Amino acid sequence: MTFLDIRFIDLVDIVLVAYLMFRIYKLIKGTVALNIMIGIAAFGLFWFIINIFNMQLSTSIMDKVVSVGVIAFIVVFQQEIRRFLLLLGSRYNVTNRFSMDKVFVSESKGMMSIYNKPVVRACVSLAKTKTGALIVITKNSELLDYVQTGELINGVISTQLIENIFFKNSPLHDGAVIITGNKIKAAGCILPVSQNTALPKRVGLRHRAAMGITESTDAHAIVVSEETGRISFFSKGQMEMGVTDEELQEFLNKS
Ligand SMILES: Nc1ncnc2c1ncn2[C@@H]1O[C@H](COP(=O)(O)OP(=O)(O)OP(=O)(O)O)[C@@H](O)[C@H]1O
Repeated sequence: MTFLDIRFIDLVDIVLVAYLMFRIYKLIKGTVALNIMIGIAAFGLFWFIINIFNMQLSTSIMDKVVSVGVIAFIVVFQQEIRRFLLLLGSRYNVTNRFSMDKVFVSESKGMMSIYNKPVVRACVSLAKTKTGALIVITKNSELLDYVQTGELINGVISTQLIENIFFKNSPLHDGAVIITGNKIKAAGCILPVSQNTALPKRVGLRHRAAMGITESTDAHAIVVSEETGRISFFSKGQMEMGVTDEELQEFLNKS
């Protein structure tokens, strides 16, 4: 094969690698993993240079380090690899794609749109009284791992039920409510907390937990701040802070 003999499959290969690198960059952007990645790139560059100049002592040391590099890589990026696989799994969840729910229930993905209004109404009411709330709306993955961390409810969505759960004296007000289809599956659930360093320092654990679940799964999340009464919407690891009820309704309709 000559130098410029590029086959169609090579182009596909290049596009695939570029896409994979872009997804990895999006996944680690704003986290310490990005800095570690830059460190590894610097290390690789150093290794390349000492190889070019055939510096034998340095090369032999670096070769030994690189030989255990894959294990070190897995250890260092354990969380990111887990997140990546989890995201991949929940995006392409075969069980859900062929779920019998699709046959019997008209809309099995995410929250049923007729339930957007009761959720919005609950958020607005909680915001007025500055009652903190964290609501997760599942999409393809039902997040059973996280449902299990809370108290099972399995109740049909209603404004009153959501308000009661987050009422300050309620035993379930701490943690997150998880919604799937037309049901509030569980309350008091513990979510993964985002390590995103790009988030403002004043952002607390409730917002970080909402960010964390939308970074690692395809779910959406809503936070009502206890401090400010502001409503925020989270999707794909992005935060829309201080949304109005109309905007929230729109986000939910689109999702
Ligand atoms: N990992 C988690 N999973 C689910 N809920 C969590 C988690 N961590 C904290 N929370 C919830 O967030 C509450 C603490 O919120 P905190 O004040 O730290 O966050 P905040 O983002 O500043 O929100 P607020 O603006 O409402 O004060 C806890 O009482 C708990 O209900």
